Amino acid sequence: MSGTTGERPFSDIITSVRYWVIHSITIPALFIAGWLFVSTGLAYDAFGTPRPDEYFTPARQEVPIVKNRFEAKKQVEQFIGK
Ligand code: HEM
Repeated sequence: MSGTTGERPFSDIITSVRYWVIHSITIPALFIAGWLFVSTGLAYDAFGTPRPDEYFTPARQEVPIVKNRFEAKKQVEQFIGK
């Protein structure tokens, strides 16, 4: 038959009981894992994103915009007070 790769069709998979036995656990688990990743603050540390109270420091009240592309790393280190 044309138009088929021979794999099990998605329509068959997602209407099967076995798929839902597995995925009624794994889909909510992934959702909760994502929620905890953000709510515990781990995401801020993993990606280096400033927390809402970390955009400004007592030493730097301006917006930390990198203006010199060739000295970008040095500027970022100044911004975060390294
Ligand atoms: C830790 C998380 C997960 C595990 C361990 C897992 C495990 C599995 C297993 C064992 C199968 C084969 C099921 C069967 O043949 O009856 C499967 C298929 C599938 N899963 Fe997951 N799953 C996970 C998360 C997810 C999530 C979050 C989604 C999307 C919302 C997803 C979508 C699918 C789809 C579309 C298939 C069919 C794939 C194919 O055979 O072409 N899975 N998964």
